Amino acid sequence: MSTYKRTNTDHILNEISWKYPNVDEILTKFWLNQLIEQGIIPSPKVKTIGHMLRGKVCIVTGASEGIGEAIAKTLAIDGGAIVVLASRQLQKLQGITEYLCESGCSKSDVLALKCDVTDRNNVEDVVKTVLSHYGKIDVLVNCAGLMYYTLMKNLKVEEWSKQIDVNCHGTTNITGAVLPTMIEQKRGHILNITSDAGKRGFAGLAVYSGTKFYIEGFMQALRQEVLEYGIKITNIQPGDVSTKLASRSTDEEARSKYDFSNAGHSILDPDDVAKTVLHALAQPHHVAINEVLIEPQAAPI
Ligand SMILES: NC(=O)C1=CN([C@@H]2O[C@H](COP(=O)(O)OP(=O)(O)OC[C@H]3O[C@@H](n4cnc5c(N)ncnc54)[C@H](OP(=O)(O)O)[C@@H]3O)[C@@H](O)[C@H]2O)C=CC1
Ligand SMILES: CC(=O)[C@H](N)C(=O)O
Repeated sequence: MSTYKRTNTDHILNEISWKYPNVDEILTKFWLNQLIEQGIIPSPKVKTIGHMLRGKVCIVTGASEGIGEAIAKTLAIDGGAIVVLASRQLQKLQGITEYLCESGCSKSDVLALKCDVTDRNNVEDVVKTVLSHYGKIDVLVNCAGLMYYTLMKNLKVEEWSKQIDVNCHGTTNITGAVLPTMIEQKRGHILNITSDAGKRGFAGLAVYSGTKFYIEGFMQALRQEVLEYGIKITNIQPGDVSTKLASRSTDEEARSKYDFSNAGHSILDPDDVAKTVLHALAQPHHVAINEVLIEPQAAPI
């Protein structure tokens, strides 16, 4: 369980604002503090962040491994959220479901759905299934992604396309699919695992960096479009994280020249990113963590 603790009234406010979206949070906070000061209601006890996402329906794409798997587990176990695991490898998702149930999550609070984000019909079916199960979507975590180290001169055209398909089209497809629901709800949170390569182009990762710049630009614009509906957009921008992502590259020249993740310094663990995600999602409604650049201490951009 998370060791992160809060000692103030934020968790109460958070629950009130999710139940009553039109409530004025500053006024509510004022009255809450008045009632506590006058001893009319007891001061809230130290409460773990574990209660912060209770009842919230969170779809996590790319949940079958790596960072997405860590996020799904953290949101379910530490956050107490209802988690929808979405990616192509259904068997792996079912294994994670079993793990979550063995860890104390209720069976009805975990749903594994086969989802290829590049397939718009599939993505729309996933959203329909989630709505038929739970009737709402509070959070979408866009984590599905591909990265291939390639030198442009080596013309790995298939790897260019796959990255653009999953990272750009995929993110756009599922974001578009959940938006009507979030707009109707007048509430929602879309959180993207972009990259520090969405802030600075990396040699050997020209196409990948381009796809992450796309997500950054797309989401910056979308944030402006949807703020009137109470929807938040967060971009988490990790540096090197210990997963199998880079190992899928076939361009050895590019990888040996530019992949510094094995250079000897400590890199991030998927759980480091997952904790940051939980922190961003657990904020009260008036607080928007719009972006977080999280990198290994030894390797800033
Ligand atoms: N590792 C790192 O250093 C960093 C990673 N990131 C980003 O984090 C995200 C996750 O990467 P990471 O966990 O490292 O990589 P992994 O290779 O471990 O996981 C990638 C995930 O993406 C899913 N995925 C791939 N294609 C699709 C698709 N078409 N539809 C649905 N899901 C898909 C895979 O699921 P399945 O095969 O089941 O479909 C898998 O769960 C990516 O967006 C990546 O760019 C950002 C910064 C640093
Ligand atoms: C290029 C990076 O820093 C990062 N490892 C990523 O996979 O996005």
